[in-house]
Amino acid sequence: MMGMLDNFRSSAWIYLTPVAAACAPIGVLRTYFNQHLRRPVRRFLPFLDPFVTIDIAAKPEDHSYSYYNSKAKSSDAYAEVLAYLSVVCSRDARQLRAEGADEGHGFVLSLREGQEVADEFRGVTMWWSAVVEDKASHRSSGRCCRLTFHEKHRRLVVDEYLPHVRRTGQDVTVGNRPRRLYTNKNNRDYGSPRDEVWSYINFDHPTTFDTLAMDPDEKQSIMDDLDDFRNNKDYYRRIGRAWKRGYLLHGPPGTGKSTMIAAMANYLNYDIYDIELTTLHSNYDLRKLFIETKSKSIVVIEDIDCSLDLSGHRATTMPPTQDDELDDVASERKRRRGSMLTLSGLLNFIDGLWSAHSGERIIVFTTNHLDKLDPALIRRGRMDKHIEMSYCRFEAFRTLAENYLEVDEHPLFDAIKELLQVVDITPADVAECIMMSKRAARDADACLGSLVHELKKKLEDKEERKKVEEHDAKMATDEKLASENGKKHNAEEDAAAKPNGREAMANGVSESSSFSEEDC
Ligand SMILES: Nc1ncnc2c1ncn2[C@@H]1O[C@H](COP(=O)(O)OP(=O)(O)OP(=O)(O)O)[C@@H](O)[C@H]1O
Ligand SMILES: [Mg+2]
Repeated sequence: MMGMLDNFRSSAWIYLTPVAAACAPIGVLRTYFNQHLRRPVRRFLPFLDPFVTIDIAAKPEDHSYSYYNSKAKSSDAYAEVLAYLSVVCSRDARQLRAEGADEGHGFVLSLREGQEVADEFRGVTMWWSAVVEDKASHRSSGRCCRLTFHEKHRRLVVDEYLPHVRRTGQDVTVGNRPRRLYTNKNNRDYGSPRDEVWSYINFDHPTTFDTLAMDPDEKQSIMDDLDDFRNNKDYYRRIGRAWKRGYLLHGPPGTGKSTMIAAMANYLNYDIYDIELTTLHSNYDLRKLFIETKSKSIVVIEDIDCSLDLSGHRATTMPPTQDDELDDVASERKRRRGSMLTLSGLLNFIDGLWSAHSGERIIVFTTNHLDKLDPALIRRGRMDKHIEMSYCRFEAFRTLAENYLEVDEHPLFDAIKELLQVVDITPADVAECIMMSKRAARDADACLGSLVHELKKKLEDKEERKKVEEHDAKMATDEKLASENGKKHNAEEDAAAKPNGREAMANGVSESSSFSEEDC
C-alpha cells in the first residue's frame, strides 16, 4: 500500500512540477476568472466558457437525513479529497493551510482560499481550488474544494478521475492513521437515525503471522488466501460475487483463534469490527451495525456458539426453555427480544443482499464447538475457509521458542518433539510455561527444562487417566457380564422350579379339589 502511494507521489511529482510552474500565471488568471467573471460569462456568453466545475463541500447542503444515509458521507468525500490534494499541495501549491490531523501528530496540508493547483490524470490536466462560499449569496456556506476541467473530459472525470481521487484519498487517510478496533455500543437504540453504533480504540496488537505458532504450511496457505482475496476485486466482480470472504476459526480454548484475527488485521492493514451479538435486540440492529462498517475491515463474531442458540431452527434463536418463567415479565421480555434476532438474520448478514455493501470485507467467526453450529451457518460460500486451530505440535513450538527464547536449536528439542506427538497442550500453555520460567531463571535451558517437566507431568496424568478409564471400562464389562450371568442363572432356576403344564394342571385340579373338599 505504502509502495503504491510512494509511486503515486513520485510520478505526480515528475509530471506536476513543470506543469504547475508553466501554469502558474494562467492559474492566477483562471482563479480570477472563476471568482469574478464566470457567472456573467456563463450566463450571457456560454460558448466562451468550455470549463465545467464541481464543488465538493465540507458539509452537505441538504441536512435532511435519509435511512442509513449518514450525513457523515458527504464530509467523508471532502476529507478524502483533502487527503488526496494534500499530497499534491505539499509539492506544488505556494500558499498552504496546515491543520492538525484528526489522529497522530501530522498535518493535513490544503490550499488557501483562492489558490489553485493542477493535477494530471491520463494526460488530462485538472485544476483544484479552495473556495469559501459566501453564506449571504448562496445556499451553502463554508469551505469546499472546486474541481475545474474542460467539458470534453466530463466522462473521464465523472467515471474515472473522481473515483480515483476518492480511492487514493481513502488510502492516504487510512494509511496515515493507526488501525482501529471497533465494538458495538451497548444498550443503544439502534433505531435512532443519528445514533453512533460503534465506538473504537486504536488497535495496537503486536501479533503478526511471524509470531503466530502453527503449522507453517497451513499458515502460508492462509496468507496466500488473504492475498488472493485482497488482490482480486475484479475477479470477484466478474464471477458475480460480493467482495467478501468468510473464515471460521475453530479449536479448543487457548489455541490462538483471537491471536489469528489480530495477525490477519495486521497483515492486511484492516480495521476490526468486533460484534457482541448478545447486546443486539433484532436483525435490524445487526443490519444497522453492518451498514455502518467501512471497507477494508474484518467483522468478527467471537464464540458464535455461545452468543446465540444457533443450533436449531432458523425461525427463532431463543426458544423458551424450562428455566424461563413465562409469567416472569423480565424473562418473557428477554425471550421475545431474543426471538427477533434470528439465524436467518445472521445468514442474511453474511451473504444476503446487504452483504455486498461497499468494499472489501472479511467476516470471521470463532467457536470452541464446531458441532454445535447449524450447518447452514458454516457451509462453504458463507464461511469459505474453515481453519482448525489445534494443540501445539513441534513446528508450532519452534515458532514460540524462537519468539520467547530466541533459540532455533537446543539439545532438549528432540525430547520435546517426542512428547508433543503424544501430549495435547495448547500454545497458550506452552507460552505461559516458557514465559513464567523465563522470568524466574532467565535462560533457555531452564525454560525448556521446565516445559519438558510440564509435558512429562501431562503425559503421566494422561497415562493415569487412561489406566483409570481402562479399569472403569473393565469393571463395567465385568458388572455387565455378572448381571447377565445372574439373570441367566435365575432364569434357569425358575425354569427348573417350574413344573410342566400337564403336571401343573393335574396338581392344580387335585389341590383345588382337595381345597374344596376340605372347605366343604
Ligand atoms: N497459535 C498461537 N501462537 C502464538 N501465541 C498463541 C497461540 N495460541 C495462543 N497463544 C497465546 O495464548 C494467548 C491466548 O490465545 P487466544 O486468546 O488467541 O486463544 P483463543 O483460541 O482465542 O482462546 P478462546 O477460545 O478461549 O477465546 C494469546 O495471548 C497468545 O499469547
Ligand atoms: Mg478467543
